[in-house]
Amino acid sequence: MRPPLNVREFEEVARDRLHPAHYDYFAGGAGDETTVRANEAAFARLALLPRVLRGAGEPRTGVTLLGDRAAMPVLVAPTAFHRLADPEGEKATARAAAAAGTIMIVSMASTVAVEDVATAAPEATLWFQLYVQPDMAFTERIVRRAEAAGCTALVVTVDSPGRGRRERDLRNGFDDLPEGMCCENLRDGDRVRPIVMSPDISWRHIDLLRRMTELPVALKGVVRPADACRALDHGVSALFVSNHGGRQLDTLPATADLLPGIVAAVGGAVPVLLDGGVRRGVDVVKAMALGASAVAVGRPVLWGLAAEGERGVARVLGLLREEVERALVLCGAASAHDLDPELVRPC
Ligand SMILES: Cc1cc2nc3c(=O)[nH]c(=O)nc-3n(C[C@H](O)[C@H](O)[C@H](O)COP(=O)(O)O)c2cc1C
Ligand SMILES: CC(C)CC(=O)C(=O)O
Repeated sequence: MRPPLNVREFEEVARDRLHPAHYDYFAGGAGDETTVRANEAAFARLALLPRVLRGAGEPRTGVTLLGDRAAMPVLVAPTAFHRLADPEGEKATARAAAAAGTIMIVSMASTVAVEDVATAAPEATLWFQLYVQPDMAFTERIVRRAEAAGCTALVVTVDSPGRGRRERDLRNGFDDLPEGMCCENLRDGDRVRPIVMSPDISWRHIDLLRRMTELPVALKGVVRPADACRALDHGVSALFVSNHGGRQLDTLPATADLLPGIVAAVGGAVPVLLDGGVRRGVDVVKAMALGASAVAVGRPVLWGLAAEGERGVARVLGLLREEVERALVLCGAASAHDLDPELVRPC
């Protein structure tokens, strides 16, 4: 069989290899999946207007985020349950991220403990994604584990005061991990706690977290400019414009459409990242032209992992990097920083 040439082809291979209920869990979203589709469609609606004769030379794709260097402006978004895609699970993903020189955000709902992810990929730069648990003593134990494992930032997901209704999962009866797998970061003594998505979590908890740890705290899931400004008042170090890949509240706008408003509100005070619908290098360039400091990819990494394990993730990240480089060259840009909103226009 011909090797997949792009993220979409990786998805086809992954779909063939995965249990249908697991494919649906990865691919699906909330409600009518309006937002899932909108994320990709928004990038397709933006056209690129390259500059000519710039003599820009070979492009540089590296970025520095919260003090960590990444060789490309594409991070691994936090996604749950990697062992559904490959027996090595998050260990394979972390090794591939390290090989690609990028940052992996380990999900709190990973099926390999964060300590074991770090041990398996000592070269990897890991950030840890957290759902603040209402039991703050338990939250603190998780934070301490992430710190001790060497994670260098906390990414707090704030779009989940409850669970999105995912009808594919309901139809498939997919409501738990198979025997022998669990959310290893939720172990607490001799039990594994369920993840609580609580409507009681508020800005007060962000203040508590900031006092709890020296790690920089990023918020993932901010979609309103006013909330972005509020986040700055609470000492947050970075923001992710994210609608959770359309998996929480359906009918949120596409992240590419939300990005300019958040970038304007933040005014360069902290890095703004975007996730949702990034499938091509040109999508990365469009997001960065609109002011993102970097992007993160969720499903593309899962497609690589399901298709070919660690090698598949490395291939997906490598393809995206090559596509970003090519897009920068063709836009006449010397680096990902050499982009501005005039490069894109609605089509
Ligand atoms: C299967 C799956 C599991 C996810 N698990 C988490 C998670 O544990 N924590 C989190 O903050 N976001 C989670 N997300 C959301 C991603 O971090 C990210 O926002 C989203 O996937 C970006 O969209 P994309 O898949 O189009 O790249 C998950 C997404 C998928 C597809
Ligand atoms: C286990 C879930 C909490 C992971 C998640 O955030 C998701 O499936 O979108």
